Amino acid sequence: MKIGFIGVGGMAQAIIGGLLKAKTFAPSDIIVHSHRLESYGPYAKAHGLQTAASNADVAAASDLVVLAVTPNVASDVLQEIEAQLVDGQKTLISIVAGLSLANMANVVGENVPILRTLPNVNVEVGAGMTAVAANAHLTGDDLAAALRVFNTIGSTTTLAEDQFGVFSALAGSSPAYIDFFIDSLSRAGVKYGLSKDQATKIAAQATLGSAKMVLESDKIPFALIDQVASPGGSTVAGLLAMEEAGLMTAVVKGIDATIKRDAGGPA
Ligand SMILES: NC(=O)C1=CN([C@@H]2O[C@H](COP(=O)(O)OP(=O)(O)OC[C@H]3O[C@@H](n4cnc5c(N)ncnc54)[C@H](OP(=O)(O)O)[C@@H]3O)[C@@H](O)[C@H]2O)C=CC1
Ligand SMILES: O=C(O)[C@@H]1CCC=N1
Repeated sequence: MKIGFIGVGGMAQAIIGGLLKAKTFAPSDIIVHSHRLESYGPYAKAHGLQTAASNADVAAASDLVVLAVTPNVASDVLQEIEAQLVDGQKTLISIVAGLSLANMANVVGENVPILRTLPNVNVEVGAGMTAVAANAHLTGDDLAAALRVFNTIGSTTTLAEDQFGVFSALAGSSPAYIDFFIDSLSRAGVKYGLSKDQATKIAAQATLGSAKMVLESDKIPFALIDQVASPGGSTVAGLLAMEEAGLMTAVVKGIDATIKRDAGGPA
């Protein structure tokens, strides 16, 4: 089975990195092409991937065709590969935020099996969170093959398309927000004399462990907060100071802005 990537930017490289680490595909079964040879050529060489001379050549050589370009060029790129997809023998996988199954089918044809996905950057370390929605033509072994791509590099969840906007904010964009939180925690450590490197490792491990506790214990986050905040102790003092500065409101406002922009609102 061959997988081809059209667009080899940050997100495609995160997926490819995860797939190589998980050994889901051999490097020689991964084909790439993007806008500029100077951008995808050295990357392909460094990882032993195949290159194709055009977007259409990627589609011709692949069983799974991953659309990983920016949203503004997605429609033009789909037109370039329509002839390779129209007979319905290959599966189109899109990672493009905001691009619906119907819009893709309008360009490549109604019979093409399509998986709309929204992965997050954590696929690179096998800890991704990916939303998936398949069209009616993607079934059986073909659906399993497309889902396997994302199941081997993290968790997947099937989602109605009208929920992709909120998912994109909560899982697609949130690694940036969580990294912002980790950096803030680390900077506070630096304020009190820790080195940035040590403070970042401490903050990141505390974040990782807290996420594991939420996922693996049967407690909701508020119960875990209570478990940490000893009566009359330091944690409750910190929590109240953070809330006075509006932590929860700041997070929800950030998600509001993310969803608004994803839906086509102004930057
Ligand atoms: N970053 C993230 O965390 C996430 C991103 N996404 C989605 O992934 C997609 C890619 O995002 P991201 O990787 O961040 O963006 P990047 O800007 O890093 O990558 C965009 C890629 O598209 C390529 N490209 C542009 N025009 C063309 C074209 N005409 N033909 C072929 N390739 C082209 C670029 O090529 P070149 O470099 O050669 O110019 C580049 O490789 C977006 O649609 C985004 O919505 C989804 C979930 C998470
Ligand atoms: O910033 C973006 O537009 C994309 C969508 C989700 C994560 N990155």
